[in-house]
Amino acid sequence: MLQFIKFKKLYGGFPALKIDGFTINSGVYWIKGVNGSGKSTLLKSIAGILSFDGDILLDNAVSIKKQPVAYRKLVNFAEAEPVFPEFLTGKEMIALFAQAKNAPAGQEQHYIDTMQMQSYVGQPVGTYSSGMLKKLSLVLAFLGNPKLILLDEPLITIDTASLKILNSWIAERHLQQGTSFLLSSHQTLELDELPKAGELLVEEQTLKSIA
Ligand SMILES: Nc1ncnc2c1ncn2[C@@H]1O[C@H](COP(=O)(O)OP(=O)(O)OP(=O)(O)O)[C@@H](O)[C@H]1O
Repeated sequence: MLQFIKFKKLYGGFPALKIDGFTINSGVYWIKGVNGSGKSTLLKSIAGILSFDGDILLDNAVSIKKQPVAYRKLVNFAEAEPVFPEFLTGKEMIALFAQAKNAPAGQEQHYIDTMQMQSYVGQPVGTYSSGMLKKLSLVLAFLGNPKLILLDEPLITIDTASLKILNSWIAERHLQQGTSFLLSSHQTLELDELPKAGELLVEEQTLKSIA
């Protein structure tokens, strides 16, 4: 599903991550690693937010470097600590993302309803608590028909009930549409609730599969 070709990310001269020929098959994965190991660097690079040396291919065909627009339509990302323009409402953010990602009309309603965001989604984002912001970022990550959804620390700031709802979204999208997921988390994920979740480890500046 995702292929790294001579991938290397340096911050200034500091080598943060080096992945020389590694393929992640389609599925749901939990990315593990200690603080500073490179989990966010990995996810932001795959999302196309950070520049890096080498290339990343989706489904052996779509290159982040050679087909950046097509690639970005197929890969959605929710940041660990999302920041949005404070004057826009949640609804306006959703409309922007839905248009950019060619989302089917009304797709967002299921997510707004199940996450119980109806009462505040019309309010400016500047009035949101951190948990409300996090939920909005999760809804945005599910818009369109991405092949891959990247969720950086999806569990921080959301309550237990919301976590169960997120797990159900992941299971639903993976089982119904074959969407793959890469999730990073410091907390233990309830892997039993996720379909066939695998584990990847970021260690010693590279990415490894955990059997
Ligand atoms: N903008 C930056 N400039 C310089 N170095 C950076 C930058 N961002 C990250 N790093 C370095 O890259 C390495 C990986 O950082 P990254 O944030 O990807 O780790 P992480 O595994 O997500 O950490 P955490 O679990 O603490 O969130 C660290 O050594 C960090 O100091």
